[in-house]
Amino acid sequence: MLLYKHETECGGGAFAGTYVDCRKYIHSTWACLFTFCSCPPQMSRTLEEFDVEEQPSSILQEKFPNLSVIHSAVRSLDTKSHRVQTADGRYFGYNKLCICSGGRPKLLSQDNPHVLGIRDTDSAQEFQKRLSNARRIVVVGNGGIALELVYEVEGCDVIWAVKDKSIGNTFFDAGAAQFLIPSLEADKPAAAAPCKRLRYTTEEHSRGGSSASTESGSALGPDWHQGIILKGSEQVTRRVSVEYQCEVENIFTSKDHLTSSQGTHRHENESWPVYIQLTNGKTFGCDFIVSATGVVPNSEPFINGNTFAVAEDGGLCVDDHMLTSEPDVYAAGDVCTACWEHSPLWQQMRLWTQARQMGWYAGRCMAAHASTQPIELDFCFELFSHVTRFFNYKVVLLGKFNGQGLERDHELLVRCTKGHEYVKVILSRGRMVGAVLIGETDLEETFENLILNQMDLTPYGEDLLNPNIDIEDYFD
Ligand SMILES: Cc1cc2nc3c(=O)[nH]c(=O)nc-3n(C[C@H](O)[C@H](O)[C@H](O)COP(=O)(O)OP(=O)(O)OC[C@H]3O[C@@H](n4cnc5c(N)ncnc54)[C@H](O)[C@@H]3O)c2cc1C
Ligand SMILES: NC(=O)C1=CN([C@@H]2O[C@H](COP(=O)(O)OP(=O)(O)OC[C@H]3O[C@@H](n4cnc5c(N)ncnc54)[C@H](OP(=O)(O)O)[C@@H]3O)[C@@H](O)[C@H]2O)C=CC1
Repeated sequence: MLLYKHETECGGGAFAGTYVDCRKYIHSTWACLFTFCSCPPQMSRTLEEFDVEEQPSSILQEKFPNLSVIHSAVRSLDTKSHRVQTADGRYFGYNKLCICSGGRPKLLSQDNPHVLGIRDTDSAQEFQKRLSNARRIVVVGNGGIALELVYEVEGCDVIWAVKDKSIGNTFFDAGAAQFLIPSLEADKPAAAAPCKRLRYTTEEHSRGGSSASTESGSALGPDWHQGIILKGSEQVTRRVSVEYQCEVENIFTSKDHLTSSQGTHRHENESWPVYIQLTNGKTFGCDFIVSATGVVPNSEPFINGNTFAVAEDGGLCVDDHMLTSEPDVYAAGDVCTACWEHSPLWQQMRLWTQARQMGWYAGRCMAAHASTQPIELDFCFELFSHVTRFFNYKVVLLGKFNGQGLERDHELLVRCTKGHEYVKVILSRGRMVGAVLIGETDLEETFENLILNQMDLTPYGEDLLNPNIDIEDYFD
């Protein structure tokens, strides 16, 4: 049985797959409890290209006669009696339960109407609406959403406030950031690069009051901005200025709070709906602020009244069988925190990739436990892999791509051709433990193998990234 908040074409998230149209999609492995896609051959062991097809939930139920879809949010869970209560007052008993309620934006301010987060279709539409009348916005945060927004938004000034010395700290080091920065200053290519990944479409939700409009839907995913016009009110192309190494000191809604010395921007004498004061001493007026500052797991309705082990980040702790600390309750995707001892080459990131892998593996674990079969941790948790696109470049991240958690003795090899590709390899004791591949490098499969087989690469030295050596042939 699938308990799902919104009345939409298909279910949501890690558990049920997501809203998708028919497109080629490059991602790490695809599988979920209810697979409604055809799966062509894998690009490599952990990277896969596949088609996903949107289907109404009725078709899903026809295909899986044992499945009932309930369109109502879960309000509470009683793990002792093995029952959930939904928003429409009904109770459902379970033998085994998997919580896949995702996350919500961790906003700078919960109640300031000038601070927006982007998570689902509704919030993206609200952003688009506000943007269409905006002359200047401030984007706070240095991760996935900020990277996508600052590149895509046109027709208004964008001030991008980042905590770090370089852009995109959740995905890149300073070298990769340096490679990408010129793309922010250049015009966008006239035709966007062909979209090889999925895009989300949803039907209007909420029939019959089972879900209030304030509740969030499934998280948007790759290419969510394709097909949405992200244009402000001005006749300008992209105009981004980055404020490095600063956080938000204060947000004002009235210009009266400003002292004359704080106004540093060219529109300082203008009146703006909201002002943001940064810790670097600068204050900017703007139409609204985008808080692209991460996610908080949606665990509350499930925690109340139970004794779940909850991780520091608010996620439900799961073991290597996706089991929470409550009997028969599993969790997968953004709502959970992987509390097992990780492979040295894997880390959790709240990504669609991992939500899907966890959903699929949780389903297998539930089935195995129900039939008392043993089950081993899935291979996909051996190696972190993520394929995405930033600033119109294909980006592949493998293993400890940013040297996460490594001793100081690790080495970096970098090959960079301006405007073309950026390749970084992380070696620890001569073994490859991570890589960042930006551009059409064609190296992902070879590097993935080298990371997985932990071959000693010391004899090859810097030739590993020698552009005159066909590395693929070399290690064949
Ligand atoms: C703008 C944006 C762009 C992104 N781009 C990428 C990308 O390019 N690549 C990538 O890998 N990841 C991307 N992500 C992250 C990715 O979308 C999430 O990690 C992933 O969707 C998480 O899946 P999930 O199933 O755990 O949660 P969700 O997709 O959030 O699904 C959770 C579902 O549970 C429902 N729910 C919540 N509470 C309840 C309740 N009490 N009762 C019933 N139902 C409930 C929600 O309505 C929702 O449908 C992006 C995220 C955002 C916001
Ligand atoms: N293409 C892709 O793969 C994409 C993936 N996503 C995913 O969607 C989810 C939401 O994206 P997003 O919101 O960008 O989250 P991310 O976790 O990617 O990034 C959040 C950023 O905000 C910073 N931050 C956190 N708190 C503050 C604060 N108070 N002030 C200033 N900066 C702060 C974080 O810094 P620090 O790390 O130092 O805390 C980090 O740089 C993430 O799970 C992300 O991975 C989103 C878009 C695209």
